[in-house]
Amino acid sequence: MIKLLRFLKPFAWSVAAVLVLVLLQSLADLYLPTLMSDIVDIGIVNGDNQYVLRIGGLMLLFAAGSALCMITASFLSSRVATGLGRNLRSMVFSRVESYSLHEFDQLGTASLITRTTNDITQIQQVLVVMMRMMVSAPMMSIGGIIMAVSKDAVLSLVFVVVLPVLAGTILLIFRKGVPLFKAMQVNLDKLNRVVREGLTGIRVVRAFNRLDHERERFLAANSDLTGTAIKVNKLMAVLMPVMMLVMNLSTIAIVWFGGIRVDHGDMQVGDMMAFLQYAMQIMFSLIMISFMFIMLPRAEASAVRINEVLDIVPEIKDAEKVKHAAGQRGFVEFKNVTFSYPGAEQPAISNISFTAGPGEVTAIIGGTGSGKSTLINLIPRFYDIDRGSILIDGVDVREMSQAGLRAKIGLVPQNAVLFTGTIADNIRYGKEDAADEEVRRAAETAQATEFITGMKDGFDSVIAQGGTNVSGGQKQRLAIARALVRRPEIYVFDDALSALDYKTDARLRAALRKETADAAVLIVAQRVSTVMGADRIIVMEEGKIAGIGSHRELLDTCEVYREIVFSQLSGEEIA
Ligand SMILES: Nc1ncnc2c1ncn2[C@@H]1O[C@H](COP(=O)(O)OP(=O)(O)OP(=O)(O)O)[C@@H](O)[C@H]1O
Repeated sequence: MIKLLRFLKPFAWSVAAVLVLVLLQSLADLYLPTLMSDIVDIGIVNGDNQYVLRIGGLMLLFAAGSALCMITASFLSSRVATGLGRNLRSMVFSRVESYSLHEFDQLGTASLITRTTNDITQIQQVLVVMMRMMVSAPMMSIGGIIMAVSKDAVLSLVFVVVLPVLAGTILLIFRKGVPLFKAMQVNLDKLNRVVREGLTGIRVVRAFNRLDHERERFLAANSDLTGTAIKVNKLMAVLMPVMMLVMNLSTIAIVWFGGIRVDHGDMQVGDMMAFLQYAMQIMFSLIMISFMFIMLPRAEASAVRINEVLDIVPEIKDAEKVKHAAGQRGFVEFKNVTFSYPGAEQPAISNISFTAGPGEVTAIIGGTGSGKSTLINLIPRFYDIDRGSILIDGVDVREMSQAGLRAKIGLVPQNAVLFTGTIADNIRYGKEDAADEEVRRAAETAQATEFITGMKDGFDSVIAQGGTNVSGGQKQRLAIARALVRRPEIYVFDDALSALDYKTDARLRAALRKETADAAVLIVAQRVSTVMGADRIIVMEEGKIAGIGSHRELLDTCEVYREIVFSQLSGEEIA
């Protein structure tokens, strides 16, 4: 939590103002009982109405001042906390954006969402209370004790019994509460994960009649969270009555012993009344401290989770001195590249070497899990390789800026992801300032115009969240148009034509040839018909290159390729 407070720097003046205002409010509140005791002991006892009115007026003035300080402090503290929440959210968001895919997997999407929303709200809430209590609670309790002792030192002995009881209760609750609050955040993460999976996978859940299973998973996660929340609330339920009991018993003790002292003439009635008020102020501030202790562990648990996100230093960073490719365009070279996923025993790909140039189509084919997507994902530097080097236009990708590198690439991922917005918005995602004509041309090449114009609002038709209102093949074509519109140097299609029928696939590849005359095209595919016409085909097997060459060459030299071809094509098609 302390670590997060460094982000309060931009609000230093407001925080200082809150602390000063709370200090003034506490001083005014501490002075009020003394004024009241003066009214009783001097004004009422001597029948001096003038004095009662004068001091009464003074009391009103102090009370009004105290209220004004409180309102302003509340306003400022809320503004600071909300501002800090806003800043933290954007810091967490931009840090997560800079994560490599490995770091993303490390924390998980559900947890990252809870951390960005719920955890930061916890911090926000506790900050509002903390800013006001930090000064007022110690001030009121210590100041209250001093004032009470100054009224009657002997009667203050009551505190020797009361305060340790209160402090003990608070400590006990603190020790029991901390683990529970931590558990609650973890339970919340789990619940979010289950809800997210259940909702995003709703089609699969229904198709496999797994609604009951999902419901059970949800109920289990929900009751875990409820169970912990009930335990926490039980603890809180004990706290309040115990505090009230101690307070009421103290009031009885003060009135009892104070009455005896007044009877013996050792104390004045007004002083006893003031003493009683000070005792209340002390105990109330202790209750406030205990509330702070209750909120702190919860905020602490949240702070740890937020710091975890902020402390992860992305593995993939730009080099201090970035290099720019001079003169070349559309060259990709893999030199003895070996890469293993973090924690994996075997490399996902090893010793991969090939070169692709502008105007050439390089196809990558191979069995599932043979490393095709892994190879492709290394080009935009989603992961850093273990050995070897990947050169784009003659420069190692690790020496380029990530933004510069990715600006050269038009990626169409395996699962086409669309964003909420219109079709035109989604295509423009590839190039923000693309003119209408460019958008239309990209859609034309991607063979998407027909279905787009068939829609009610054409290019302005709205894509639902997650692209659920378009078919798989339409989604893929929009993802292709998005890559085409930026006219990159390197096109990377990761199994991106799989949802298209043979005819559309062929038409699209023919249209692509014209558009990509000065760019390198890398296509991962499962279908031989998609790769046959490529200038170069790379055959992958268990992370290694089993063969490389044209369709004809590979038919003669590569057994793995022959197997794939014979499993898919008839004799005539092969020739
Ligand atoms: N994020 C990841 N973390 C750990 N291992 C991974 C990860 N992604 C893939 N792998 C592993 O790396 C190997 C290669 O996977 P890859 O996705 O590159 O295969 P692929 O040839 O593209 O398969 P497919 O055709 O089924 O998409 C597989 O053994 C897979 O289990």
